[in-house]
Amino acid sequence: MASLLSSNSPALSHYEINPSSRFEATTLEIEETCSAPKPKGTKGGETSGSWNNNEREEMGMCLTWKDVWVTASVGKNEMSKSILEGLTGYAKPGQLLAIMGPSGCGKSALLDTLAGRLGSNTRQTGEILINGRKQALAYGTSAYVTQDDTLLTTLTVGEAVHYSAQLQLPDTMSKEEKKERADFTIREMGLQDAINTRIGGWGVKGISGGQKRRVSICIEILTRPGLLFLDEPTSGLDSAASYYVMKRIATLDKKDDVHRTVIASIHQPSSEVFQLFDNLCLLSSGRTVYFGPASAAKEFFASNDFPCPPLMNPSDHLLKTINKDFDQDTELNLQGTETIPTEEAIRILVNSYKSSEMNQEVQKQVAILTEKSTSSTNKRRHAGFLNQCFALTKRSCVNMYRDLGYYWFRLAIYIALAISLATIFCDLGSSYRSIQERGSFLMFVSSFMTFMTIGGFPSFVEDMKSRCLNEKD
Ligand SMILES: Nc1ncnc2c1ncn2[C@@H]1O[C@H](COP(=O)(O)OP(=O)(O)OP(=O)(O)O)[C@@H](O)[C@H]1O
Repeated sequence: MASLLSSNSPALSHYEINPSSRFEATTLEIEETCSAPKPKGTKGGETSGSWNNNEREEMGMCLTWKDVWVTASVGKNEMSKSILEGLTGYAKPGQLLAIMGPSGCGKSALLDTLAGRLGSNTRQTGEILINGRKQALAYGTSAYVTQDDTLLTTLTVGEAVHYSAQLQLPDTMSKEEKKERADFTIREMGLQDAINTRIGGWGVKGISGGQKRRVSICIEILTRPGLLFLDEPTSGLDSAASYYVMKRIATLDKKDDVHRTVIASIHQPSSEVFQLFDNLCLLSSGRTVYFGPASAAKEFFASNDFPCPPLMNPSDHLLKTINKDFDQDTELNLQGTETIPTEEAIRILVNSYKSSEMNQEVQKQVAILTEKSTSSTNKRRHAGFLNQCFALTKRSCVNMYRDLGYYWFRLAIYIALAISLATIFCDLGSSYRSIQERGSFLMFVSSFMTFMTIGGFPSFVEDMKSRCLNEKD
């Protein structure tokens, strides 16, 4: 993987920005941000809520991608399906890049590509650089919040985050510091009122879907990764919660004097959430419709005769303009009178972006940033083997103890079985025949106990699922 970094706003003559001055400013900014950013001020006491020196050094990850194509083999004949088509862009430290587009346009695929998590049936070409280098994302330097929440349903919010802190944070941090970091992160995500509520799942009502989303985010930001990928972080959240969660994500780094790069795919941001985005990557069928400052997207559409109606949420307008899934029902208003099919609107916008100065500026930025390679990202330490074993065993015991089916139901079965066997095999005597009966008894008990261990399988699968997701990160 590689990274790239650029200014937040490519020059655009039709946005009345002076290309040369903007470009100069950007070049200077690159030098500042591509190297490890210096904290503006040092905070006393490296507590759980703030950053330690190692973490600060690793902050400032610039991610760049150039001409990225992704295809997948599908069906029995392994037909090649194009998912991403020649995407170029960048994400820079201290900024939030939003990836938007209609459902199925390739938002998750782009995130997976950038995070190096593409499936085995896919083929990727193009260049992805981190801080100007082709390098793998080291442990702890990046985090990925997936669309699905993989959480242990029996744990409370506090326990889930605390166990995760014990597993992920290095042994150099004391238990208290880890706990403090976990509590701080829980408060950051506004979950303090739900800290003692069970997560819940099938059959057991626990926290809401939106709260689960926030717990997943909490767990991923515990290590303070320099690069944060979020796939639909606001799904299931109401508009106010979406705003607060996104605001906290967008301002996490600003609060702590560190520069975190955040890339989030998002479906339907409110106008307030939209204003939090620094840059916007708008996709349609795997092609770039727009890449640039979020604040200039509306003007880009207006300059192509797709003006946003007054009082309409800009993100709604952008998505409505390029959503062709319901093309037979929807037609776009062109200059108030004519209508054109959405496919044609997308073609106009894609071509307009390709030939725009904005696109040229993005290409230039990528070229400049690619040249400026800085130190490779260092792997962070997680908890040691023994501490991990201890935390996992404790967590597993809590999980089993609280799982009615896993622990208590099986205990009841064992007691009932013991009583039945005791009545059947009592007074065996000491004859030759009793030896055989004792053998049958032992065989029955051992095979029954072995068979019953299958009850632990669902819990094992749950653990494995979350482990696999973390390892992909
Ligand atoms: N590994 C894969 N194999 C085959 N097809 C894939 C693979 N990954 C993605 N696709 C296809 O690529 C397209 C884009 O998928 P992706 O999940 O990126 O969409 P999305 O924009 O994130 O959608 P949504 O917003 O609904 O989550 C879809 O048609 C999907 O079926």
